[in-house]
Amino acid sequence: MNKTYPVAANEPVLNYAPGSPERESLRNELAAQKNVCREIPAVVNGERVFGATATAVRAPHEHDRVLANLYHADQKTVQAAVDGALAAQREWSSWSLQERSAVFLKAADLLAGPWRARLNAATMLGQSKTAYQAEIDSACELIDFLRFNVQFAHEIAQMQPQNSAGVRNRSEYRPLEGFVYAVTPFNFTAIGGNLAIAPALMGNSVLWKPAATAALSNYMFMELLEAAGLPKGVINFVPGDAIEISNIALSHPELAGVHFTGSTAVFDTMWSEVGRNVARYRSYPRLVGETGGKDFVLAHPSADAEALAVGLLRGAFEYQGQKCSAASRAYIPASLWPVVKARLVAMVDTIKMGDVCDFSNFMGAVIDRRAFDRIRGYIYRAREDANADVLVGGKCEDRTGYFIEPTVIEVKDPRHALMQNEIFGPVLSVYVYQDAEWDEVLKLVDGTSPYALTGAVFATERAAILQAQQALRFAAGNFYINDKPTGAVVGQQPFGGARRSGTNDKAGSALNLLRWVSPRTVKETSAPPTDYAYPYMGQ
Ligand SMILES: NC(=O)c1ccc[n+]([C@@H]2O[C@H](COP(=O)([O-])OP(=O)(O)OC[C@H]3O[C@@H](n4cnc5c(N)ncnc54)[C@H](O)[C@@H]3O)[C@@H](O)[C@H]2O)c1
Ligand SMILES: N[C@@H](CCC=O)C(=O)O
Repeated sequence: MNKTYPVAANEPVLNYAPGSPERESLRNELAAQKNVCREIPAVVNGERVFGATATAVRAPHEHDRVLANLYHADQKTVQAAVDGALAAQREWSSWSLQERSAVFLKAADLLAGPWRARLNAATMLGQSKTAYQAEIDSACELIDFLRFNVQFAHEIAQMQPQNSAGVRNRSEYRPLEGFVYAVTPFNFTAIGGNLAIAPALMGNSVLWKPAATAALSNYMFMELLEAAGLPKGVINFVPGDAIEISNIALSHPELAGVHFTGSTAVFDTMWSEVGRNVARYRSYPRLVGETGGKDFVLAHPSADAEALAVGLLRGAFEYQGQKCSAASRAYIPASLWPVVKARLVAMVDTIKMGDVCDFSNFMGAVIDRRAFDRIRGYIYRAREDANADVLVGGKCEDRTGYFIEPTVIEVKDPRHALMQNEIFGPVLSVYVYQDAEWDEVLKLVDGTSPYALTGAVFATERAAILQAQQALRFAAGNFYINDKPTGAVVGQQPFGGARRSGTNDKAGSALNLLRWVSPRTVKETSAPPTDYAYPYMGQ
């Protein structure tokens, strides 16, 4: 059947192999961007506002290299951004979904074309992603968000109630009244962009507070949206002091929603703040937050050892383990462990880490000094711990960049802090269980960490897969069978988790978009009754 709206397809991932045109254009962009220090202002109502305070945005793998000066939005600027968003929403929300969609579809085309290398280079330099990790994030996932959101928004618009004789009903998918506050993490350019564009597509206006460490790519995406024709004030870009900006946004009577991705601790503070202010708001704000994870890989004795070792390596160490989905606790049966351990350690030993502009590297640096100190702390404590054995990696080096070797630690206590806390770095903790303890280990996986974001089971026996699926039903919002727990694709694996991992509103799906509408039901009667009496009242 021909649809009356664009049906999305996933953007193909380019491979950047030697000699490919994409490799050459990315290299040219990297060379150009590397040597320029950009000035990044707030964007309020389309105007550039350079605050009095600025912080340096540095390349994590080369921390002396300043890529940009990021100007903080002060209180007056944030207030102006809220006012601008509220004013812009009046016209923007009167545009049809088709017209609003046209802006985001054009943005997708620009990003798939001339802006692709630009945004990928900014993500590589600013967030220390390799070419491949940037491509799956700032190109493909962001393009997919732009295109799939449009398809899903149209599908929502088609969800209409039934009619009856003489009665016509319809659902009108109004935006929320007020502005949406989008607070975004450093680790995915696509997530930063999506948290702002998803509410905007549904007719809302947005205050976007980016993470300072992702400001280079995030600001470039803001410029891309402007180039695609996004009207002024619909999305307002306000970098700066998170607490100061949040104090203004979260206490504003017109706060209509919070679209957050980041740590559980920060979302907790925002939720509490909204609770404290609840009587102030015109409407109950929608709270959407995707937060931390302590993602598991569980192997059954029937697992394919080779696939398991590769899944562990890629799941734990791609993008330096700085994915909320990263494999960070593994449960391996004693019968498989010798071969898996040998294979894993041997492969990890070959991993090259360094400047992401050198395409032979598999890993870059962790995002900043704070992350480096936190992750190093875990590793150094493990070295001193009789209950933990560092099998490979463990070196931390911060002379030129924030480099932490991919590290595998075997723990004796399955409830060790290394099996419970989100470390958010290249550290994989492994607990080896006795094969006969499979039933107990299922309970252990389910009950060890407060998070429930992603998880994987490796097994070839179907009965074991089935048992794991049932026992771990609530342990992960994204569950993988014989695959690593990272790399969800928009439209294929809608992403999000519950428990302390968030509200599980599935980014890049209709479920998420539904949080940004306030439906109005309209009933129209052709022949309204002219007598109040009902037939049963007759004599
Ligand atoms: N579940 C998911 O889909 C998902 C996706 C990506 C990242 N994450 C999580 O994000 C975290 C890593 O990202 P991060 O380091 O950028 O997270 P973070 O919580 O430190 O920061 C996220 C955003 O919140 C802002 N912020 C910090 N303190 C704040 C405060 N007190 N009030 C309001 N805003 C504040 C930051 O400036 C940033 O913009 C990890 O916990 C990871 O698991 C989750
Ligand atoms: N959606 C990404 C993770 C996002 C969090 O960092 C994945 O599936 O790996």
